[in-house]
Amino acid sequence: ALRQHTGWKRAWASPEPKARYKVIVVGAGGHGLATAYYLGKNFGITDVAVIEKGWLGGGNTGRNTTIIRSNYLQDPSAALYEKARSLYENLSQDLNYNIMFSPRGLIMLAQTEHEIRGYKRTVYANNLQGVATEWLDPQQLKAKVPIINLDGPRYPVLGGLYQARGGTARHDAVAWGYARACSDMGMHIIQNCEVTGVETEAGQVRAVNTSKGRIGCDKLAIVVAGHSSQLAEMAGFRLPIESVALQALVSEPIKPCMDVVVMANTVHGYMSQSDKGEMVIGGGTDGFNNFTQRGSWQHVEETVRALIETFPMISRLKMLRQWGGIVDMTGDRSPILSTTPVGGIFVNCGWGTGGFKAIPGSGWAMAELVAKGTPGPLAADFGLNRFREGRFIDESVAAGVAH
Ligand SMILES: Cc1cc2nc3c(=O)[nH]c(=O)nc-3n(C[C@H](O)[C@H](O)[C@H](O)COP(=O)(O)OP(=O)(O)OC[C@H]3O[C@@H](n4cnc5c(N)ncnc54)[C@H](O)[C@@H]3O)c2cc1C
Ligand SMILES: CSCC(=O)[O-]
Repeated sequence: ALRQHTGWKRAWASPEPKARYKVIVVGAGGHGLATAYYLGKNFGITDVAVIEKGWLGGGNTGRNTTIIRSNYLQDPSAALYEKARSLYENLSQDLNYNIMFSPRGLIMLAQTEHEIRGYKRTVYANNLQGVATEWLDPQQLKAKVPIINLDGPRYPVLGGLYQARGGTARHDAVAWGYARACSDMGMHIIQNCEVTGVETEAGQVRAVNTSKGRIGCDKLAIVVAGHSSQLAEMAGFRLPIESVALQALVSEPIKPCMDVVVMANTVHGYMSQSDKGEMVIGGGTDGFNNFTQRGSWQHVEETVRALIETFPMISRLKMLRQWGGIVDMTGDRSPILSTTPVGGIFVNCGWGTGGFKAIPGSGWAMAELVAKGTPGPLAADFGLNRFREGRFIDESVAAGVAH
């Protein structure tokens, strides 16, 4: 009655699966949903199912600290992350869904002489790549972050790498916006449907087996982040990925005190303030492989201890909650957008601790790879074969805190 009276409709349909689709995307996180969206928008491919074992956005996409930036070092990275950041600028209009993109500015603190050299190098590289970043001296930095303590006894603030158009977005809304747009194109988003096996024949994908039965497909995109190794194993190949927990926490909400994002990579902590007033704090990954999605007490201590010298005000805050997500780490801290040893199977993973910022660019590039069967310029350098050929795209510095 409400729907008839108000014209109100569900944000996205929740159909039972058909017998087969042209393309199946496994994983309804941001990357999977964006891949489906740009398959429809850029290539007119809408006979697509996005299969999700839990609820859409319930993985890392709904668990991250929402930092968006493109201040990476290598040319292929800068191209991909800046494509993503530029798509974020108008994504609310594109999806007709307010994803609350907030280009509030992002600073990576230099707290050692090495970081001064490293970040200035990044600024020079970014300026050659068309990515707008700049170096701030301590006084310029203090003007943007009044609560910061520049004179910490162990790690004084010596300056910072600043990206004015870096910032944050509402992570749930990114997933919801893409999901609604996919559903409006007639795609099927099938939640609570776990992929339990992959059928191949003569080296070509044929179907996936799921908790809702067998579903046939011509092409299969594996986009499951921390679970990528398991899906690959179902299809008969391996990935150079390690899955570890990355944790974060938020404080009790307080009055506005910080309107930029600050990352302190030497001490392994980063912080921003959410629109609700919480201080959103993240740190390094667990030092061992695991698939937990919970927070652990020692990380709260390690991360807050790391930040407290630079932000003394957090010593008086209470923690509201903490959580974790399972991130998929590659050896060079760069993603994998690639064909695989099985015909018709493609993989998009390895975003590790920094894939939220890449979602629109990743979906754009992955849709081109799946539609054409070969990578376009954005994905060309991120194939699986780079590990065999030793063509690493080392972003261990740009990846941020201990990751
Ligand atoms: C605590 C934390 C903080 C972070 N902070 C940032 C940040 O500030 N900025 C940034 O850029 N990045 C950040 N990241 C990283 C970012 O969240 C991820 O890289 C990104 O969200 C990955 O998106 P995805 O769509 O690939 O994966 P996910 O969102 O995890 O989606 C994968 C989906 O696949 C589903 N799936 C898995 N196995 C199966 C199966 N067998 N069958 C069906 N479905 C399956 C899962 O349920 C999941 O929903 C952070 C991550 C964490 C955990
Ligand atoms: C989790 S670190 C956030 C980032 O990569 O900007």
